[in-house]
Amino acid sequence: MPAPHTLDGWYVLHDFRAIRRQAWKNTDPHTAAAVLRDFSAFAQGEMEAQRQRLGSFGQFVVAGTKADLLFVYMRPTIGELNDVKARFEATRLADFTERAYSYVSVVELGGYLAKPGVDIEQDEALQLRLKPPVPEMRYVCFYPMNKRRTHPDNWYMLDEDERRKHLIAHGQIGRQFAGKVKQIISGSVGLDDWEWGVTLYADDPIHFKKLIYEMRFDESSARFAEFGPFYVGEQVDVEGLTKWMMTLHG
Ligand code: VOV
Repeated sequence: MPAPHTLDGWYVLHDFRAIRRQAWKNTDPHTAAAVLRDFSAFAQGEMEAQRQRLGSFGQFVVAGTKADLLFVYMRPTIGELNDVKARFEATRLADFTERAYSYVSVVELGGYLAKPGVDIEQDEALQLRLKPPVPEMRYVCFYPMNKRRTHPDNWYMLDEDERRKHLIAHGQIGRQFAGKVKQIISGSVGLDDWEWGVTLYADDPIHFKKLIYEMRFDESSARFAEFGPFYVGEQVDVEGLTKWMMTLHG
């Protein structure tokens, strides 16, 4: 059976960090402020790169205790993602963090519902979906997932029409959340431990729960999906991150 055609856009790094609390609290307030000023310069550089459409950037305070901060970066190549990683590691703030989790993937659009005869390079809407800026929505939800490969629910043994039928039903549920939840699906077969990264954005996090719960009852999730850990966070600007870090500093 041939693999479905996919369109692949920018590479994505989800970088989850935990703050080294004791080290951070032990810094004097002047040093802490200087560390955050230095980091703001890095974040502003990333935001400028997003404005210039060279990549994407988002920073989030993570809810719960799996991590404290999430940085989402997108770039046209893995090499450029590695450069961003090195620049983050060069900041003074990085010394006060530990790695909590990371995920490498590439923005993916499936070919199941593609219109024939579209010139991908010229189609602006398609280009924006393949190289998306981080949406200006307040909350993020990230989780990795697989499609099941165990008999009788082996997604990869279904014929194409059946997979298309499932994804049409899946898309119909998704569309009920138009304007409330924006999804960026990134493929990670061969890149990371799961097959896709799902990154959802919303202004009200209850819509994550409602959408995902709704999808659980749809066959494409109920029969065929397996999920990794879920992370939820609140998007912050430079001031928001500084304020949160200073609250943590005490
Ligand atoms: C915000 C809502 C939303 C909307 C509108 C939406 C629509 C669509 C459409 C139309 C298509 C098919 C594209 C193609 O292939 O042409 C997809 C495809 C996909 N989706 Fe989706 N999805 C959403 C949301 C959405 C969620 C919440 C999840 C997680 C699943 C869950 O249970 O937690 C998800 C997963 C995926 C995946 C893994 C794929 C790729 C499957 C493959 O095998 O390739 N997705 N998705």
